[in-house]
Parts: sequence; structure tokens; C-alpha cells
Amino acid sequence: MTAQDHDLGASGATGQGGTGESAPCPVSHDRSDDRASAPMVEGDDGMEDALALVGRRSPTSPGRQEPSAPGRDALRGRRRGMPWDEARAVASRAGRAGVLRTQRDPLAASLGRVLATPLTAFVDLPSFDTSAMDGWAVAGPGPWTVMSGDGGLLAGREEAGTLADGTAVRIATGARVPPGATAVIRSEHARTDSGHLHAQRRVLHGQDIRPRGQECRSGDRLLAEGTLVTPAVLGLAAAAGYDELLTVLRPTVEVLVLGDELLTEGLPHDGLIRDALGPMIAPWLRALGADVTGTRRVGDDADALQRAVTESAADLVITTGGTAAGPVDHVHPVLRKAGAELLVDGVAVRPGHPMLLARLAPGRHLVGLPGNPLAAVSGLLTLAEPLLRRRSGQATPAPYRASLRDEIHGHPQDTRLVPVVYRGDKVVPLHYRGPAMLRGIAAAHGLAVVPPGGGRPGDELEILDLTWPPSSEGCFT
Ligand SMILES: Nc1nc2c(c(=O)[nH]1)N[C@H]1C(S)=C(S)[C@@H](COP(=O)(O)OP(=O)(O)OC[C@H]3O[C@@H](n4cnc5c(N)ncnc54)[C@H](O)[C@@H]3O)O[C@H]1N2
Ligand code: MOO
Repeated sequence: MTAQDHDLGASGATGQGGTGESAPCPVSHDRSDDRASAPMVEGDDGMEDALALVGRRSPTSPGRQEPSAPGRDALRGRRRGMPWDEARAVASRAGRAGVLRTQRDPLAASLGRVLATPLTAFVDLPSFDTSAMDGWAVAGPGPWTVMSGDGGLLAGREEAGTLADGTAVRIATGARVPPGATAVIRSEHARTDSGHLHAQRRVLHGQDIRPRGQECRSGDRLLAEGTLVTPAVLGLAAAAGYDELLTVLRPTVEVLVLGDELLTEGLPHDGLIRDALGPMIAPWLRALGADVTGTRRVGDDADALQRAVTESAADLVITTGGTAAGPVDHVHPVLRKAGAELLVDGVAVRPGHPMLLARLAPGRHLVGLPGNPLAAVSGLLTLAEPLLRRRSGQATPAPYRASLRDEIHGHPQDTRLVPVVYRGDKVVPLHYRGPAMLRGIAAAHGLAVVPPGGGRPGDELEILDLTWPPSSEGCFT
């Protein structure tokens, strides 16, 4: 694996609490000063950081930096990647390439998939005039003669006869309102006296009656195709008369975890570290709309990787690690050997720039996530998310933006993805956002998309939402 040591940050933490929010930054100041006083901050741009630390940053580049002069990058021997937006568009197009597989299933099995056809009401809702309250159905002006009976009108019972003018009958919430009734009076708003009902408030015509078709008419389009089937959608579908739904099957994904240095349990020791991506990537993929068929550990064995990639039946193969140029970084050579077409080979985003997207076969793709854990998250949201969104039939939402509270230093040319939390109507960047760190993202509500040059307080930045669904299954976003 490639040696990489540019996650400054954990040492010298100044103890701002668990999430490590950035302190407010009222004045623009040089990042090298940040480093000296608070080495816990970002540290994700190798050379940039090194320059800042040794104080060789140009004095003209505090805070928001202009893109650097052409040729500067070449001097550093860096390869520029595809712009972040473009890479996402390529991934989205790749997700459109396959045919969407649809299946009709009972409601419960459709949760977390996407509607393949619009949800159209089979019935009027409500499908009869219904009482909204427990009380009395009355006809005409009061006082009313109370119709005696066996406890009144209940939900789900047979239809009652016509209520004559000047009469009242007890009625339960959800019961059919009898023909002739002009209003329902809540039990707490009326009293009975010698067989007569007296209203204690003014009675309005039609009050507390839900008229047939109030919510929808049979044939109305309730939800568009492409809508994610959430628990609320299941409820609405049932209410509208559905037993089954036609949904798009979730694309299948297999995860291949590379790296001989990874332990699956216990404490890190002797240069070995815990595999942080195995436990993280599969559930995250499920939340993005994928059906994860398995997570396999492949180690640093090129032949094993070759076999795993070519033999996988999944729509999408995700690899972690091995994307860079180290002696055991096998992803590129294996893709070459497999005759894959590289659609994205590096993205101008920090962290995560060595991420890649390849077409293995028509409708089958591979996303190579960098091994550094936050860089892997960046790859997941930059390439896997748009591909899976399309491949699972979900519509692309308009980008969500929020106002930045504190300054975020930018990369001169690349987009940065920075973990943030919401505080009121602002987003606040978190510390511990180096490419090897998960401490920031684990506490984050979203990832701010910081354009080259950085973000200043008040800037409206695109936010990639990380809000987790309340379901422990984590199968829909
Ligand atoms: N000569 C260059 N070296 C590197 C470059 C570069 O452009 N030129 N890019 C650096 C960047 S940026 C990143 S990110 C990494 C990406 O490297 P790989 O995708 O090849 O990943 P590895 O080398 O396999 O691992 C990097 C790092 O991450 C740790 N790792 C890997 N897998 C896991 C895991 N499942 N759980 C926890 N940690 C993991 C691994 O031990 C390494 O420390 O390359 C840089 N180098
Ligand atoms: O900074 Mo690398 O971009 O750690 O992914």
C-alpha cells in the first residue's frame, strides 16, 4: 500500500468536545497560523499542507485562494482529475446504461425500492362520507330528537338509514355518515336531556364530516414514478387499495476490500489496522438504494482481485484501496487486464482524488474507492451515489444548499468535501476531516461541497445530506 502521511489533526487537539466543531473564524487568516495554534484542523491536501506547515505558503494566499497558475501543478507532479460535477454526471449516465429491472411484490417487500409506475388511486379517499369525530350525527337545526339504537353508528358497520330532519344519532369516528345528516357534533360539545340533544356551540353545516373524495378521487395520481417507497408510501398505497406494488429492483453490489494490513477484530497492532471500510460501505450502499450481495476481503493479491472482479455477477463492484500508484495498488492493472473502460480516472476532489469508475461490461460497472476512509466516503458519494440513484430508478433531487457559518479554506483547484453539522440555519465545518479520519464524518449531518478557493461565512454551499433514515434496516434514504 502507498505510504501516506498527510492527516494532520489528532495530535494537539484542543478539546472542543466530541464533534470538534470549528471555532468561529471572524477574520480571514493564513492557514499556516491555524496549523501552529490548532494542529487538529483539516490537513488533507498533502503538498498544500506541507507548504502551510513550513510557512512557505505564498503570502497572497490567505483564506480563499485563487486557482494557482498553470504549470504549478505539473511542477508538483500531480495529475489533475476530472472536475467533481462532471464526474458525478458521468456516474449518473453510467447508472442509466442498464435496463431497470422491475418486479411486482407485496407492499412490505417493496420498501426501500422505487415506484416503477405512478401510484394511482384505486378508490376515492375517503371512499364514503365519514365522521371525523366521536359524537352525534345531526340533521337540520337543533335541538334534535335522539334516535335510540344499539350504541349508534360505528366504523365498519352496515350503512344506516336516512336521518330525518330534527333527529340525531350517536356516531363514532370513521363511521359512515347517514344520508340526510348535515353535521357531526363532538360528544364534548353537546348534552342530552330527556331524549333531546342540545348543541353547546354553534353548529356549522358539514362540520366534522370528511366528505367522500376529500383526499383524492379514484384515478388521481398520488405519487410519481421514481418515488422512493418509504413507510408512508406503503401506508398511502394500502389506503388507496393496493396489495402489491410494481417497483424497480435495487441494483446488486459486491464490495471487495483490498489490503493485507487490515484486521477484522481486536486492537490494531504491529502496523496492522482495523478494517474501517468493511463495516461501513455495505450499509451505506444499502442506504443509497443498493442490494449488497456481499463484502469480501481480497487482500493485496492481484490474481484474487482479477478473479473477484471478472467473476462477480453484481451490477456494480466496489473496491476499497489499491487505487493509487503504490507497489501493491492493483486496481488499475486489473482493470486494464479485464479490458474495462475507465470512465473516470481520478477526480479533482479532496479527499478522494484517486477514485475511479470503470465499465466492466454493458450495464456492469466498478467504482474504485481510495483506501483512506474519508476519501472512500468521498468516492462513495461522488461516484457510487449518482450511479446507484439512476440504477435504482430514483429521481435526481435538486442540489440542497445551506449557508456556511465559518470559513473553510479551499483547495486551489479542487473541490473539497467537508463534514459539517447544522447549527440553526447555518452549517458549521467539523475538525478531524483528514482523509484517513472518520471522526468528523461520524458526527456530521452532511458534507459541504466547497468549491476551489474555499467558502466564506454566509456563502451558500451545496450540502450532501448524510441524515440517516430512522429505520434500523437503513435501506432507504
Ligand atoms: N504516489 C502517490 N501516492 C498516493 C497518491 C498519489 O496521488 N500518488 N494519492 C494518495 C491519496 S490522496 C490516497 S486517498 C491514497 C489512496 O490510496 P489507495 O486507494 O491505493 O489506498 P491504499 O494505499 O490501499 O490505502 C491508503 C490508506 O488507507 C488505509 N486503508 C486502506 N483500506 C482501509 C480500510 N479498509 N480500513 C481502514 N484503512 C484502510 C491504508 O492502510 C492506507 O493507510 O493514496 C495516496 N498515495
Ligand atoms: O486525499 Mo486522498 O485524496 O486521501 O483521497
